[in-house]
Amino acid sequence: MTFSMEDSQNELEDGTPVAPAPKLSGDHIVLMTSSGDEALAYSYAFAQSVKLAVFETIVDASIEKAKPIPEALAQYGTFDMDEKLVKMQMGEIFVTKCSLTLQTDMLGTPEILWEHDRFDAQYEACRKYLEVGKRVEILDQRLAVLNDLYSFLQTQLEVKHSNKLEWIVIVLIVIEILLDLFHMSPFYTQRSVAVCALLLVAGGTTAFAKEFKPPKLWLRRGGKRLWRVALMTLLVLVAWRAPRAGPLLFAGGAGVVRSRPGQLLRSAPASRHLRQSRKARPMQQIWQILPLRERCWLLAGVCALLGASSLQLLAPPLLSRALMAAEKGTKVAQVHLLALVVFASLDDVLNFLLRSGAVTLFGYLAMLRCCWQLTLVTTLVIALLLLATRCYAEVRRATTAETQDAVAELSRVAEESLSGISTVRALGAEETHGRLFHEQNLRILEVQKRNSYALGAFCFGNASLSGLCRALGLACGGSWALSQKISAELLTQFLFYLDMVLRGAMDLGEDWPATMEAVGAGSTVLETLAHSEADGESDVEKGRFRALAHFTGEVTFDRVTFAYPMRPSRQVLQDVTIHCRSGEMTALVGTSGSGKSSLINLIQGFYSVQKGEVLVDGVPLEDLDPAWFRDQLGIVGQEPHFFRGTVGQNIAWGTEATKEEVIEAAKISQAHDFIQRLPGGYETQIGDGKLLSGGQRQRLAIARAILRDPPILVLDEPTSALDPSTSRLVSLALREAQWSRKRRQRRTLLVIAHRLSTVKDAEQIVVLDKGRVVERGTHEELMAREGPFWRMVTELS
Ligand SMILES: Nc1ncnc2c1ncn2[C@@H]1O[C@H](COP(=O)(O)OP(=O)(O)OP(=O)(O)O)[C@@H](O)[C@H]1O
Repeated sequence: MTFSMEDSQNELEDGTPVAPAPKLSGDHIVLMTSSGDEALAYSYAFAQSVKLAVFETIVDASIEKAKPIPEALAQYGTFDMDEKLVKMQMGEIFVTKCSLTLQTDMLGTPEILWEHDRFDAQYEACRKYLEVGKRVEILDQRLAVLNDLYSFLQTQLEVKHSNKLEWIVIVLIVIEILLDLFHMSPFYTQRSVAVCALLLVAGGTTAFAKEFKPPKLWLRRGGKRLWRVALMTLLVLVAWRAPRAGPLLFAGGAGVVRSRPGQLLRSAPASRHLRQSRKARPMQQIWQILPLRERCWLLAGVCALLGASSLQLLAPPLLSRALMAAEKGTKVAQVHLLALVVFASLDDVLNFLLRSGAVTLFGYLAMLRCCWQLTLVTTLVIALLLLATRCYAEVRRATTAETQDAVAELSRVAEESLSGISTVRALGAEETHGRLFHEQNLRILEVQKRNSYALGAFCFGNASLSGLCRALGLACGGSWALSQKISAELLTQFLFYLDMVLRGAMDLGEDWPATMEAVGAGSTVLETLAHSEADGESDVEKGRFRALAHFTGEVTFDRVTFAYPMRPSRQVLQDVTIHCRSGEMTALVGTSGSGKSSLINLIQGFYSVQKGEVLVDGVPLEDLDPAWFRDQLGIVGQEPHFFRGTVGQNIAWGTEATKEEVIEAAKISQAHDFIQRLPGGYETQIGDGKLLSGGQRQRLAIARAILRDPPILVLDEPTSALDPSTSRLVSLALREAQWSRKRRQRRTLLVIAHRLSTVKDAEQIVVLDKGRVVERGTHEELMAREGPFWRMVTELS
């Protein structure tokens, strides 16, 4: 391939010869130029290509390494990879992603070419020859593939881990039951128990062999794990049907010790029960011999497991609801943060409620059934224990809230100091900021100290009360046993249950604060979600919100009085009435702080008015479907925000617009010419837009807004002075933007105007002062009146 720069000159105008045109031929690149800038343009293009090659090699290597995974998946539907290897792969992909994300900025147009665009053609031609654009695209796609793989691996790892845990729990439970069964067999001579146990093991093993496959993405196919839940339920049933508990057997043992071994089968309640159950069917026999203690723990464990399963099934929809709410523009950060708190603690909550709660409750019931008199004696101390737990939970909750506040304040102070470090230095305020930071740290320390004292007191109280309770049970029960009021078996059994209840109560104490935190956060998340639903579709469906079929774009502020929620006592708008007619331009002018932006905030529905109404086509704003109304409204702010991407992408952001439509919008907004002069035209990367001037940014934002073709366009002009020609261009852009080509009618324009050139075109100028409308009319009318507007204009000129 050969090409030469056609626009390169071989001699200057005065006839001085210059170096021949640079040539890129096959693998040989001939660059002969006497111009330093031109050489620089080529160097940049080559440097980019080299950089790109480095990234390509890294990504190639990563893809090569990760290749066996999709291949194994395609062939076997699964892959076998140990956890360490998966983690290493994840780490590698992450490092690649980091280095690419951090360095790809270098692939943007070099800054020098923004200033000297004479060698754009050479730069672009060289880039084209080196296929930089195409390669970046391919690199992007490969990265996306790697990214997908990365997420996939992560999910796999999590699922594998949770699967492993579940299996461990299941196996432990089965072992525990089997051990109990075999432990029982000497007392229970019939072979059927052993046979049943063997049958159970055989059945379980068959099910295991049949169903167990290497980890699947069960979150996506939750049904597949149903059999495991069924197995757990079966185990619960087995445990649940056990009529008498381990303590009975334990007590039976005590009975044997007390009497003679030969009497065991006759005297111990357990053996009596077993004798009865000889006549029962094998399955019933198994149920009957399982001890109650195991039944309680099993039930609690399985409940927790089921809870965890439901949590995992629940989490994705909850998360997607949170994200949907975020998309709808609700309190994103709050929902997100709180959702994280809930997800982090929900597992604990379910465990807590199902495990500790169940153990305490069932244990207490068993105590009552065993000996209600002894239960009454110990209940008072148990109640004290629960009360202490409750008090500690309250203290923990208060200190947690206080710690969160203090940490938030600490972060705010740190963030403010760091982001404004130059101002801090310029003002010599390092010491003040240091002191503020130190004070916040001390506040956290204080709260933590209080927390530690409370914990110490709680642990002491807890241990003492537990000891007291046991001592009371033993003393009372022991004396009753000695006086033959109750049997030794019964006492042993009772003490066993008491221990269970005390342990359950202590667990409650440990888990309660986290539960309260999660419940609090969860209710806020659900409230916010409910509120966001009330804002959106559900209410549209219910018919509360309306979407207008024939929308003209008329906006009316009808006797609006408004104060910000943060400062309810200060009315920033007082009895303001403005009628923005459909297809007309209304300019809001006034001194700083007169309430112009507040009116724009109201039309966007950010706040509710205290008095009066904001009407759109005669319908109160709050009756309109917010999502629908947002589509009817285009906003161009003072400092428009741009996303990382090209000029074209930024104009078309959020739409499916074609290139032609993008160019047309840019032409209307007077942006086309300057875009074409940019190094890469519409393909120029603009980062966050900082490389563009204020006027250029404003025109791009207007292009972006008119591409969405909203019937109402709101523009907050930049206050910073634009030079006269740019100012003229922005005004022109605005005038052009008023006409909707698609709908063949004019839009309603609402402009906060700072320049005379904008105001002149307006059909209506509204002058605000201290939150009140002091004047309104056309430019000529207001100038003729020589009132506040006239004074403003003469002051400006
Ligand atoms: N979020 C807020 N909370 C409380 N008060 C606010 C808030 N935003 C603005 N204000 C107050 O409301 C008043 C009107 O402010 P607004 O921003 O509407 O004025 P403006 O006319 O747009 O000013 P400018 O031309 O300087 O942007 C001001 O006194 C301001 O301090």
